[in-house]
Amino acid sequence: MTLIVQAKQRLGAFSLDAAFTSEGGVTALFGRSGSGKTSLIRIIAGLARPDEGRVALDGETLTDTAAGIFVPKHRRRFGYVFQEARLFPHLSVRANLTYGRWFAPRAARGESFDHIIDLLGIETLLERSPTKLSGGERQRVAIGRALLSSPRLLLMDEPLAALDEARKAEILPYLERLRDETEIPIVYVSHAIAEVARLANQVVIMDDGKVEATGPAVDILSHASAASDRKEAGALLEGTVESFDARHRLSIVALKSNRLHVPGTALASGRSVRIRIPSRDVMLATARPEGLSALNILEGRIEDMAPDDDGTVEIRLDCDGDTVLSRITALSCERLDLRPGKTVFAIIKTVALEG
Ligand SMILES: Nc1ncnc2c1ncn2[C@@H]1O[C@H](COP(=O)(O)OP(=O)(O)OP(=O)(O)O)[C@@H](O)[C@H]1O
Repeated sequence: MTLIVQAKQRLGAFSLDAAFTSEGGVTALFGRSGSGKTSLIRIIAGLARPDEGRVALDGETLTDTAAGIFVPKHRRRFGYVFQEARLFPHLSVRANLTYGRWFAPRAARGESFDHIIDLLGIETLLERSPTKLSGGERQRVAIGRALLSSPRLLLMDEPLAALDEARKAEILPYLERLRDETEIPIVYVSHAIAEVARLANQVVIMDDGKVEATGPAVDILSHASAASDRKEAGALLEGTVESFDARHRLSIVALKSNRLHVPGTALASGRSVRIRIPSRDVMLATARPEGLSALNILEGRIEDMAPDDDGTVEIRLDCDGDTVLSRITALSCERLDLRPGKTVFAIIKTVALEG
């Protein structure tokens, strides 16, 4: 699967000029409010025509302003999931789901009804009215409806933004299953870094209508500038669960060269996980500390130091192939005489498992 997107569009005072290519999986369009994510997804969907640009999926041109091509939205066979589930209140969940099927060409009906119901865990909701569902349940039904139209591409615009944290946590595993168990490529708009860190294979960072950076999620999200909110900045690492220490409720996760102790639920050995280490939760020491409660202390070399105007410095460490970010004060930097190339020890206070 290859999706090519190039678009220029003027919208009042705002100007969009963005391009990216996706090779499948989940591609997240990530950026602060007003950066142009929705405008770009609308162009991909065929809901808007760019002033100049091209959209092509697997060699089929859907929009090409130079060649005068514009395939209308309903002929693109894309599924669309919005922030608010737009279900028909007078129809049952089942009828809402099968409604999506009407748009699927018979030959293209790939995923079976039963498989999708199972994938999204909505079997027990089928005879209910959408008005009697929670926000998370409604959104799962909306995703099911989009999937049943056998989309070639699923476009999701902030599908979790209207939900509270508990509902988000409830729905995220279903989105992961969607990513892992179907072949449908997904373009996913979000401004929540935790969501993107958990789901995305590829990230396109948008800022003021432009693509600021694009690449594999693990590379892109480990740059401080990826976080629109500094509090959220941190490194994203991929690892494999080695074992679970039941007595202390800790998973041992192997990274490229290091091992981390991750508190929380039991995870199956061999499972791939993503781990996020917020940079504000990483302290640095110039000698290996002893007598500390922190379980995770990694040795690394300072690769880069980026001072900010608020008196803090974002420091990037290479811990034998595993990248860790730390944000400390400029004063601490001076006192420890930190500079690129120096060996330090990163004391990691929290390690969050992203699933
Ligand atoms: N039809 C329009 N006319 C004029 N300005 C527009 C129009 N549509 C969008 N804009 C402006 O374009 C900018 C980008 O909007 P867009 O909705 O694409 O951003 P976004 O990144 O999706 O933001 P959010 O996360 O808040 O949804 C905003 O400044 C918006 O006000």
